[in-house]
Amino acid sequence: MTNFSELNISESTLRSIKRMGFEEATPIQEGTVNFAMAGRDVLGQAQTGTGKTAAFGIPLIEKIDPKNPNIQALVIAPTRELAIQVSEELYKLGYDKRVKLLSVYGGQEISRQIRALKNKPQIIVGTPGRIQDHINRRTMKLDEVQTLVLDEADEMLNMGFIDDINAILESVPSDRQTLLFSATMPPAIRKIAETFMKNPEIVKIKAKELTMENIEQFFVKATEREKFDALSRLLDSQKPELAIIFGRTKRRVDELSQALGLRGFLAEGIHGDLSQAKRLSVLRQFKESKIDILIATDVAARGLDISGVTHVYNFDIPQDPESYVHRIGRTGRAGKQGTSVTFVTPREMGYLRIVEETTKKRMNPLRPPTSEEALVGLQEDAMQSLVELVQNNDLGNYRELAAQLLANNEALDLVAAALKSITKEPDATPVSLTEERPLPMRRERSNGGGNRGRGGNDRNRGGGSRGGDRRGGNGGGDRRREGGRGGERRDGGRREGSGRREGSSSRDRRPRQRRED
Ligand SMILES: Nc1ncnc2c1ncn2[C@@H]1O[C@H](COP(=O)(O)OP(=O)(O)OP(=O)(O)O)[C@@H](O)[C@H]1O
Ligand SMILES: [Mg+2]
Repeated sequence: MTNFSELNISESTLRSIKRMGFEEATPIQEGTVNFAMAGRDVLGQAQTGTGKTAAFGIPLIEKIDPKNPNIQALVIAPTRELAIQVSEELYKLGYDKRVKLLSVYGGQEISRQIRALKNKPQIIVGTPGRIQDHINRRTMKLDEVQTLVLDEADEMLNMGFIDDINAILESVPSDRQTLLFSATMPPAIRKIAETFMKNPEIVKIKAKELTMENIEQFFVKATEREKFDALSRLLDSQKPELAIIFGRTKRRVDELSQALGLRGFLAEGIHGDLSQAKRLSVLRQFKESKIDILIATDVAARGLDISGVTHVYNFDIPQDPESYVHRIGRTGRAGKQGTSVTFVTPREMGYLRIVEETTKKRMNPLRPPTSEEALVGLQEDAMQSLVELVQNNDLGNYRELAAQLLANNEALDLVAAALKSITKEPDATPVSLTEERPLPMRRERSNGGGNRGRGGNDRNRGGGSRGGDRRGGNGGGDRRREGGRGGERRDGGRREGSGRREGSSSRDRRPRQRRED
């Protein structure tokens, strides 16, 4: 690791970086900042959560001429949430230099953005549809843009933004610099590089595996019908601090969040059909730990950096390996530990193998606890918390109350009753989910993915982290919402014509038409 001061960065940006608490540059930052500051086009690949935003953000800020009041840099991101997140990071990086920044995205009143544009921002971060809208209205002049960044470029293509991006590119000078960073390099990215970039410097941070080593990866083989109970028992036993659950379609996300609510979990979903206000409020609640499970589609969670996400569950295995990498990369960020669990139906095992071949990492089989085992685990938690309370020796007048109880009852019965009352018994409220069709049968590739003794006697039991991440307080730290959530509906109706990753059903995989304007 290199110190930022060795990277030719100005004093003001160094002060901003220091204020953000960054001590050393991550490898992708070290490898790209100087190229980008020298004006080269850069195509950077590094694992999820390794600081690619600052890798393009630092040179972007450095290149801004504080005396020039025009838009000098444009960052395009696939979703509103990501646009906001990136603009927040750029704001912090440009804080000492007092760089003026504006984010523009759909779902926000355009007149407000037009007024803000009159304040002469120097950097714009936005979603393709809304940027295009401003160009058409002539409210955004891009002819002095020197740097263009495409964040999560392949996702923008998957979402059908190619026309918007082409149109935006026609509005920025052709001699601009283009920066493109990603955790994966599918052919689509190479194509973008060929189309939009000039002789890019390609910086690839070498890693044995495509996914981060600090993410422990498991898979659970279960039929479509078994998946939900398995998930619910795993959540009980693994007790994630913050978890993201990925579903294949918007309907799936809606149904999962309702079903988890019925079982008493604090869970909410985000996807592209919800109103902007709802999406932002769900995300805020998740960041503030007011809800501890976020259910999302691929699109909704691309690039999101939420600290404290300990677990990622792929309730539906993603169709392509790149999605898998981006999904599980929501945990294990900035050096932290993470766990991922991917549910796979027997017919979809071929996809699992293809994911493993791409990531160069095997997932360990995991058997979710049975309901009896889950109960035993929860009882053990209850015992542990009683013992901890005794050890903390802070029982105050409860001792007197205990003496009163002991005068009339058997000690053994009293302790048993105390345990029973604080044990959070597994909730088996019946729920019904619309069955997703499994992905079309895919034959395993013969090399590498073949007979590797999967599912043998190396099974892990019951979710591993029991006892490890025990929450404080009594009752084993029950963070479920009391009484479940009942029939609360989320706003926003479902629309037709959604894109591949956020299709209304698993059959809808047209790679177009999802607009985020
Ligand atoms: N040099 C650094 N030192 C410490 N933390 C850093 C450093 N650079 C970035 N971070 C932090 O690491 C986290 C992940 O960074 P970022 O979101 O840029 O990752 P990414 O590589 O873009 O991931 P993804 O592929 O998922 O988009 C952020 O919270 C960021 O503030
Ligand atoms: Mg990123």
